[in-house]
Amino acid sequence: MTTVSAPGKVYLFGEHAVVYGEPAVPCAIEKRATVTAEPREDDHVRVEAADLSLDGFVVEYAGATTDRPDVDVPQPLLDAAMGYIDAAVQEAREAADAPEAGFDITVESEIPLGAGLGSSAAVVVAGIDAATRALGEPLDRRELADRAYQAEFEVQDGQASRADTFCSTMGGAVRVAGDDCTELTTPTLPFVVGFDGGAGDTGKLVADVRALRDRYEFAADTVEAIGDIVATGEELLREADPDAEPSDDLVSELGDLMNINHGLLSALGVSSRSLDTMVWAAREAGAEGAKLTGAGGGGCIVALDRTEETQTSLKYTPGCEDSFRAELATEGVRVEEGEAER
Ligand SMILES: Nc1ncnc2c1ncn2[C@@H]1O[C@H](COP(=O)(O)OP(=O)(O)OP(=O)(O)O)[C@@H](O)[C@H]1O
Ligand SMILES: C[C@@](O)(CCO)CC(=O)[O-]
Ligand SMILES: [Mg+2]
Repeated sequence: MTTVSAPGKVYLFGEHAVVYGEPAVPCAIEKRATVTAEPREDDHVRVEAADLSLDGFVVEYAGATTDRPDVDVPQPLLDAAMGYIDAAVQEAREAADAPEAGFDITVESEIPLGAGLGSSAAVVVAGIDAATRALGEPLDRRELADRAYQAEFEVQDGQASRADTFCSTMGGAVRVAGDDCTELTTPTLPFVVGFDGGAGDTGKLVADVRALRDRYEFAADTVEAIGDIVATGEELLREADPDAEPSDDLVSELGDLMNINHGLLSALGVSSRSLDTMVWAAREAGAEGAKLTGAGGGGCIVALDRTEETQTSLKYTPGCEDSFRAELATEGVRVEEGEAER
């Protein structure tokens, strides 16, 4: 039996634009998805996804993923339980050259689903790592990140970048532009997250932005402008001392860039009333900057604030269901139980 965890993430900036080759800087946060994989005698996959309904549920199905299991849960939930995990299992089988391998899989996650904190990437990264390890074929981190990206790409019908999966695998702050993925050093930034309790559909939101971008040149320019924001922010991070507290100037400038980034994402149609409300609540409480994070449509915002003000204000903001400080997860994918060698 092997248990592996992988972190979720917030975007300091660059989501959506990263899908078209612009750079993005996601940062891993200490909210993890944990996947346990135990090889089976047969080629079945049994998935226990405890977080997908109030009581969780269990599905078991034969090796061919086209066979739908006969269980009494709504189809969307079933698809949700199976989609990413299925893709992770397929990648693991392929990587280990074991097409018939069966598994008992358990998923537990602290990351809200579809909320912009990269739950899908964390589940896929932890899933592939747990399953390949369970087969005695651990992958190095670059290959793991690559396979996790392929899995997301497939499930999201081609609407995915390498950003979420690379960040979840490596931990810390990373820079992703097309196929170019690098780790960044960054001082510890004072992230605060607000969550509206809702979710967005990443595949659909990305497709909507793509349609706008294809239709209007100024929408394509907006995507490029997001890339310019990232390039400016990246430079600030590179100049900062990663071991020192971030200076007031740095936090303030990063905050300004986040504010502009949010405005442009909003222009591209991926914000929502509740995300905008939380962004304004954070700014009015004194946050240095605030923006939606991830695909948008609903879910989470991320703000920069060293004080407790933003978190307190979000707590009393109608439409905000939860707010918390998000610590940078310096460690990416991590073996919790089982052989840790890579
Ligand atoms: N704990 C979990 N158990 C099983 N599947 C999960 C779990 N968490 C996430 N998933 C899968 O990931 C899907 C959500 O992925 P999606 O990309 O839409 O959102 P996200 O990754 O949370 O946010 P974003 O991509 O915007 O950062 C869920 O519908 C489900 O299929
Ligand atoms: C919207 C998007 O840029 C981020 C989702 O967390 C999609 C992706 O990069 O795969
Ligand atoms: Mg996702």
